[in-house]
Amino acid sequence: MNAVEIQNLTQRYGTMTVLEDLSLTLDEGEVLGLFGHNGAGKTTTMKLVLGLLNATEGRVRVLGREPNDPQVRRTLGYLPENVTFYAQLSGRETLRHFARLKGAHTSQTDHLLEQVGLGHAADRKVRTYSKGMRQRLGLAQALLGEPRLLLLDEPTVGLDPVATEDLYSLIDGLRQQGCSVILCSHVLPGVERHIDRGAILAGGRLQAVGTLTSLRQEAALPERIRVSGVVDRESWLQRWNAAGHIATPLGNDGIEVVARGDQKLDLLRELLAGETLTDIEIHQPSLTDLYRHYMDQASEVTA
Ligand SMILES: Nc1ncnc2c1ncn2[C@@H]1O[C@H](COP(=O)(O)OP(=O)(O)OP(=O)(O)O)[C@@H](O)[C@H]1O
Repeated sequence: MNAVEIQNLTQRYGTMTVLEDLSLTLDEGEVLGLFGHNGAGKTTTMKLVLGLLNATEGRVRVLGREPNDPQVRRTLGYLPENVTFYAQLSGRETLRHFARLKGAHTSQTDHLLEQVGLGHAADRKVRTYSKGMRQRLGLAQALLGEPRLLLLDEPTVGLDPVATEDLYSLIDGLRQQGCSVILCSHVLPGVERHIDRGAILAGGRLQAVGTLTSLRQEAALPERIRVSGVVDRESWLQRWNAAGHIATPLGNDGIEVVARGDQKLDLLRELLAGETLTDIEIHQPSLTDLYRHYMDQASEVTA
């Protein structure tokens, strides 16, 4: 069974179409990164999956049922983009309050506070929490009731680098336990290793969806080869630029050359045959490069 199944979904606010013919599935135990510009429709998609909005057209199924089915709701965890709490309650009181609302065991709360790194501040009032601490509390709230589907809207906002890594490790652990996750984020560097697939939305339309490998294949962006220890650098630069490659000097004795399509191995063979290099690095297109590519493609279509 799919954790989420979205079929031909269109969402309008009045006359404005904010999602158009969106189809997307999420397997059980899969982590999907949902990326897109401001206003692309990410939060709207999450709200439709959560049953907080009714689709104008199309169908959403969550764990085989309607999103607003009470049985489904109990198995969902949601971290909203702007998380707010009662400032006068402590972290522990806040979490117990949400546990009661969700019908989850209040005995879970101390463990969850420890898990998100708030054990030491459990009895402090939320008004004394930093932004990152509130975000962690929001995460603990989303994890109440051991959800089978977790929707995280900008979960790394306000988190320091260590807390961000902790969050990603937590997501890895949840995935291993079979929890499905949709993770919306504008912070692309670092997230790649923790998602199974990425979906890129622009202007309410799905531009691309797939594993990083399949997105790289589809986008066919060039790779960059960086080498050091090149003795005869000038002649390589001249030869390659004359042959139509983009080659530039790097540091004291290095070159960066852009390899398109199947040129990579030929360029490397050529170099290794003619030089005793001290280092080679190959840079594949990052998620940020792919995101930029699909955004450019979307703006060309709408221009
Ligand atoms: N209640 C609403 N009424 C009217 N328009 C809305 C409403 N909620 C969202 N929109 C519009 O729908 C579009 C998509 O909004 P959404 O919040 O889904 O985008 P997003 O991708 O999550 O953006 P961001 O990255 O800025 O959070 C935007 O143009 C937004 O202005």
